[in-house]
Amino acid sequence: MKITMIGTGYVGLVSGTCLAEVGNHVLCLDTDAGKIARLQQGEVPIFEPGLEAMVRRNMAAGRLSFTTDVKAAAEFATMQFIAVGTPPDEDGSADLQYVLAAARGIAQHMTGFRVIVDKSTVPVGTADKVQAEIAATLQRRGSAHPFAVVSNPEFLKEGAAVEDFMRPDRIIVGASNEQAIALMRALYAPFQRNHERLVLTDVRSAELIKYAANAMLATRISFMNEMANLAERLGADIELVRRGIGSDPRIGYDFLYPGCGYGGSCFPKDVKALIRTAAIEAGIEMQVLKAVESANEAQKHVLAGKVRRRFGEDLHGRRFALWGLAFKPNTDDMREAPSRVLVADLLAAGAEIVAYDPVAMDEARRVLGAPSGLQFADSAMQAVEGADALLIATEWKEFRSPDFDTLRSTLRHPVIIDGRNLYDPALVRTLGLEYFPIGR
Ligand SMILES: NC(=O)c1ccc[n+]([C@@H]2O[C@H](COP(=O)([O-])OP(=O)(O)OC[C@H]3O[C@@H](n4cnc5c(N)ncnc54)[C@H](O)[C@@H]3O)[C@@H](O)[C@H]2O)c1
Ligand SMILES: O=c1ccn([C@@H]2O[C@H](COP(=O)(O)OP(=O)(O)O[C@H]3O[C@H](CO)[C@@H](O)[C@H](O)[C@H]3O)[C@@H](O)[C@H]2O)c(=O)[nH]1
Repeated sequence: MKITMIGTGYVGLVSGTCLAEVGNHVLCLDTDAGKIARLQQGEVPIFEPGLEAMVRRNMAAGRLSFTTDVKAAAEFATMQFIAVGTPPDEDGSADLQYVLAAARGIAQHMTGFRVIVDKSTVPVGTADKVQAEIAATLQRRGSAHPFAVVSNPEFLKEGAAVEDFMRPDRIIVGASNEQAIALMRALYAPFQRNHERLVLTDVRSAELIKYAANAMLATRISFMNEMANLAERLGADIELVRRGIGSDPRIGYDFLYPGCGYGGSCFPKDVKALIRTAAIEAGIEMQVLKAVESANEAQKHVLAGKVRRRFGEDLHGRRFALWGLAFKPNTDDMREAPSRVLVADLLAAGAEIVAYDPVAMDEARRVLGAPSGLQFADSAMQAVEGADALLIATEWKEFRSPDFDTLRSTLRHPVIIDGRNLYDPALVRTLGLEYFPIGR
């Protein structure tokens, strides 16, 4: 099949490339000319395991190409996917300007029947807005091409995006038009050979499924973070509590890891947007989600609190090594990363920070700028040299088994403050280090 993918960010580029991988011909459109120029050279602007090789392979096979030409993209295919950003508006609701601009672009140039598939995360009712935008644009053009709008939210995780897209748990398709449903079934057939994974719903339910999934996952994390803070005060060990409750299949082990707060481009913005949609569209106060959000805001300050308890309120003259800047491992994404709050807290208290991240340092320099007091190291051990203590904000694999003897002898104080619970407290303490994890 032929597919146009509008937006070449994490979702658009991964989805477009994976759809090309199974034999489709995919044209990716983006308004960012610099990004498209790099992609046309086979250069992938984001760090995502396995993606660059797949992009190059499919470009070489002639199945994947990139353009900034809206007309060419609208003419290219019946299936028009929208995968542009839906960042928070000033009031926290999802900003739909990019989605509606993409819809307008399709409508201005479409030459026949089109299925407009929304892959961006959008509030309930957005498909109706897309429908209205296209109808109005067609009317201005004086043309009457038929079209259908489908909701097909995406559930991939950054750092595992290719794997998630190629092996989805479920494929949500919200649609009512029979021709569109048949095309969606055909398109996703290669991703569900042994199991039926396509869940067909009405459009509004599909739109809400995406927010409900992210809100549920964010709730689990805030719940565990709160439980961890309690365990710490009561002398219990949250890791044992986690295993103890995870063994109940109704709870399960996944996504129960306490830490220094959830970040990324999705949970913070989607929880906020759902709270806003509920209030504005339905007059409902989402009390649980409001608590999830405020618990997470507080959790992002937990590491700085531990630093202050150990080293005092005034951190002038102190230097801290920080391992991990990205909001999670295997990505260079710094959006809403807990490390940003930690860096701001420590710099405000007068400390110096020497940070190291295996892949996110360029992105960190871009988003953090060069505030005085923040430096970057070339390696994890270099960051530790001359530091008063080691702080950990991201659970990269390379941080999991450090040489604790070297750490103890290099740090000015043998202190590790760990926001991701990477180590066995008994072992680390036996080796002569003070260890402050989350909830144990
Ligand atoms: N990042 C994730 O892990 C993830 C996962 C599932 C769903 N989502 C959702 O998918 C959507 C996209 O997220 P993302 O992380 O890929 O965003 P992103 O910011 O990485 O990429 C969006 C891209 O769209 C482009 N764009 C904006 N307006 C355009 C237009 N009119 N025409 C063509 N291109 C345009 C931008 O230049 C950018 O390259 C969001 O709604 C997000 O919530 C994201
Ligand atoms: O047990 C856990 C699991 C995750 N996190 C944190 O939660 C955040 C989000 O992690 P993750 O969900 O792995 O990454 P995302 O790429 O943001 O993916 C989420 O957001 C995407 C965008 O909507 C969805 O598609 C995915 O299904 C959903 O998992 C990160 O800061 C993690 O450190 C925890 O603190 N504890």
